[in-house]
Amino acid sequence: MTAPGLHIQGSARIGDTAVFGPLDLTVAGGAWTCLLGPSGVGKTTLLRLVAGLDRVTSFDGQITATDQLPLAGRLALMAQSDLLMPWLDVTGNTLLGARLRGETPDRARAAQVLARVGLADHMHKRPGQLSGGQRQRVALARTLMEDRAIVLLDEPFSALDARTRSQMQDLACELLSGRTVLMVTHDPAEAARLGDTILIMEQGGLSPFTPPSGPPPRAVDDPAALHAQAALLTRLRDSAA
Ligand SMILES: Nc1ncnc2c1ncn2[C@@H]1O[C@H](COP(=O)(O)OP(=O)(O)OP(=O)(O)O)[C@@H](O)[C@H]1O
Repeated sequence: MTAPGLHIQGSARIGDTAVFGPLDLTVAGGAWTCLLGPSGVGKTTLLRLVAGLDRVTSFDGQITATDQLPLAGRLALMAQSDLLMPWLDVTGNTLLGARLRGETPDRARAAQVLARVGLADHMHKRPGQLSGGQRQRVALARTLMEDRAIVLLDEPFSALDARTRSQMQDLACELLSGRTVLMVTHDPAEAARLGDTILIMEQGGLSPFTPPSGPPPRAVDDPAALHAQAALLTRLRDSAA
């Protein structure tokens, strides 16, 4: 199965205020697209619009899959906040999607995924008993459990320590292989490791940044990725000047 890509074309407003102007974005199927840009430029809004979850923003345009089939049921969104249910334990939160859809929860797979994100010893804890980084890994596990062709990730590794972050990047690459991933990140190193495509979103629109050669995930000490990381940070600093 090759996951479909996305085509997003249009502009967004909240009331009379533009969130982002006309943009035209094609997200390649079966690959990672990393989206960076300054705070408030509309990255989260874009992901929420693609997921069909934004009830505040008016979107004038079209969001379609490249195979022309409906997006509904083929998307998973990992939001910027973990959105964990405080009354459910880690396993319950990981299985929330299946539960809401009335499906039989796959507890064995949840246990496997939770082990892969390093939470095997925390499966019966409630969110209030977890650190911020542990909570974020529960949200990651819940997203991975959804097993969708198109995965939207909004700063999915932002709360993790450097070591865990690199491990989770590797894991997400492995488990989402062949999926279409659109990830918002503020971390140039992350984009340089993971992006097949790297885009910078600014008030003026989207601009491409050439990713390092070689397939993701690139090694943390990959010279091309380190060079791209530095060039990307420089580009972001220059654009904010
Ligand atoms: N519910 C809302 N009501 C009014 N304005 C909103 C609402 N949600 C977001 N905005 C505004 O929309 C704009 C885009 O917000 P968004 O969260 O998409 O930005 P972002 O690029 O993801 O920022 P960050 O990198 O800080 O997460 C911001 O100016 C924000 O203030």
